[in-house]
Amino acid sequence: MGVEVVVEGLSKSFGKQTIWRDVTLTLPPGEISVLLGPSGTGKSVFLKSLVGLLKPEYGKIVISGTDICRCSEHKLYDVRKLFGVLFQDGALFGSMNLFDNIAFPLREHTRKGEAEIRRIVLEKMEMVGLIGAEKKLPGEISGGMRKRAGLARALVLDPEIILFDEPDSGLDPVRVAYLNQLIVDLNAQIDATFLIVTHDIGTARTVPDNIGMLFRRELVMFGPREVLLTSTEPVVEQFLMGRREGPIGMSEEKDAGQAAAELAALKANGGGGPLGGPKGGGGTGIVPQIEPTEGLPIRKAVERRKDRVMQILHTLPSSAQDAIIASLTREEQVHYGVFAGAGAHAVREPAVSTSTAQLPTPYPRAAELPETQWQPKQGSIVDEPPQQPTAQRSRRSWLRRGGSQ
Ligand SMILES: Nc1ncnc2c1ncn2[C@@H]1O[C@H](COP(=O)(O)OP(=O)(O)OP(=O)(O)O)[C@@H](O)[C@H]1O
Repeated sequence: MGVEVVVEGLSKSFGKQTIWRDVTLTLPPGEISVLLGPSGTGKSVFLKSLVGLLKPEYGKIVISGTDICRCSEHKLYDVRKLFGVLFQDGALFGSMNLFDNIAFPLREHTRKGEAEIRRIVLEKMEMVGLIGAEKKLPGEISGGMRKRAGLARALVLDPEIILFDEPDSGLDPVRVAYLNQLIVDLNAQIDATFLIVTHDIGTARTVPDNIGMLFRRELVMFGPREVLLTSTEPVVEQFLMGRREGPIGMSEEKDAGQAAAELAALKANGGGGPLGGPKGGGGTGIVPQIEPTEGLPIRKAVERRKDRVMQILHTLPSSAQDAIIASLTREEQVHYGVFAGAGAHAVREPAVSTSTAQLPTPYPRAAELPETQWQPKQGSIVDEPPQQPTAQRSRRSWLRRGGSQ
């Protein structure tokens, strides 16, 4: 199973430019999470911070018990071995064929012999559907194949965490659909922790277990997919609908007055469809998650996530609660003691007391569960100044951490 990544109070600046501050979230082990956000909000900076390529000034990133923001270079080197990274363009060496590109980390970082390297490289090339292309140079293949080669290379050291920086960029919608299926299939096979940065709303709606969003130098949300997909926060709705009207402007954020006026006009017109049209399967609301291809193992993370999310259900907005409960089978609803349509109020004691043998394992630290229901910010993001008081930020920190401590 992949490892948990705990990010606490993380802040990063370049000189006087704050990229983001006080980012707190937990990537649950083995689950797929997506990070959204308008261009320039620091998603790539966040990925680079997770692998220790950039050093945030404040906060922690704890992976397998090590805070990589404070550890020695030697320890950081060890932690980095847990990661596989798929860079935007695949980051392949142009003069090496695909086999040698994919073998590169094994030759650099292990003492394996060539026979073993060949076995591993061919296994990973098969996983990403590239068998037969070993001798091709990166310049001789399509963008989609280059991404898959980059993915095979990210897999050769058997990573426990895989970071994907815009895996869908530059691909046509059909290739994006194949790549998304491949990501889900890989997760089912290796059960590693995945974090995907993407602008593709179709990907965000159908692939992840959790979704987060960066905007105005902070993490607006992070939590189970149902929270963001049912959110009525203007910035989230605008992003998911691919609309011009809303707080996000051409250069990240608009004047608050202008954004509020646009949204009011949109509402007056009956809510309004997206003037520009949603890109990449845009829209709000829950759509089914992609499942692994038939014949592959089930995603173990999905089962673990069910237990995890049911433990924090009462802290989530009611629209997300309803969507989560509706996604359960009748048997699961009985098991968890919830009923469709009744929201958190339907969570009843028997979920805990009927049979301790049925308790999720490991049983969450009940004493640490939040007592209050999740609260979105008062008012909308449109009305808020870029800097938020700490108290308001910490109210949502439970959700951003994905409900864990
Ligand atoms: N090494 C660096 N030195 C100085 N500024 C940097 C550095 N790396 C990134 N930045 C700045 O950080 C900001 C965020 O960049 P980043 O690439 O992380 O955004 P992003 O959200 O990934 O954007 P996009 O969606 O367009 O890829 C940008 O203003 C960028 O210029």
